[in-house]
Amino acid sequence: MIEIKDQSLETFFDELASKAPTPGGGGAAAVMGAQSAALTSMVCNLTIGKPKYAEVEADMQALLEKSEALRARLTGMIKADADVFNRLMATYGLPKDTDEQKAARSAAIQEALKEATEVPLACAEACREAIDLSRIAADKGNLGVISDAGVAAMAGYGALKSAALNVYINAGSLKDRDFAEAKLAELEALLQGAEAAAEEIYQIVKVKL
Ligand SMILES: Nc1nc(=O)c2c([nH]1)NC[C@@H]1CN(c3ccc(C(=O)N[C@@H](CCC(=O)O)C(=O)O)cc3)C=[N+]21
Repeated sequence: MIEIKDQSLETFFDELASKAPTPGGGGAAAVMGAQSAALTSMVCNLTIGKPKYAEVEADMQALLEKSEALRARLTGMIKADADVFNRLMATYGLPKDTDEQKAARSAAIQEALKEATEVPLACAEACREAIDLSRIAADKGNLGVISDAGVAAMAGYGALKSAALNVYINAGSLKDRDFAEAKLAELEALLQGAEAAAEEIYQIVKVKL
């Protein structure tokens, strides 16, 4: 089977729209985040090597390295999310005829829910980084493509909030409340200041247009 990341966009959207459990909102968040990182890379690639931007050359090189590593991380999360969510769906299908089976099924669901919480949380962390990287592109990038730095910020913010919703929905079903609360606290730290950062980057870009 072709990995999601290697499918055409049309196939991906068809499957996203379908009743199939994956790809779902978790994978869509990772795609949005990867787009953010890719757009930051694009601004770097269109700034590096231009005499007019020689002053920011080293900064753009360093940024490109980070945004490309981040893009790879987020691209990997598209499949990672499908994998954990498929595993979660499979646990709901486990037999529940006997008390023993019920206990085993519940334990398997809870274990899968933890993973289905951790993957979008890792995605949220990467998305927060994507927003922060887009700011450097907005500050220093080629003015001819500066709007793309703003799109990177908006995609990163949409991705972050989307990943957060996937954390919330799964954490809400966790019986291990200590685990859930710890993950939710990590998420809140990532969300802290993100909206203001995204809006600031939007304004940084807008005044340059
Ligand atoms: N890390 C993570 N990633 C997600 O993508 C994610 C998530 N967590 N948490 C919950 C939401 C919700 N979501 C669903 C998508 C499709 C069905 C779906 O198609 N259900 C079919 C069942 C299909 C089947 O059993 O094969 C149905 O109910 O009829 C259900 C749920 C994904 N989410």
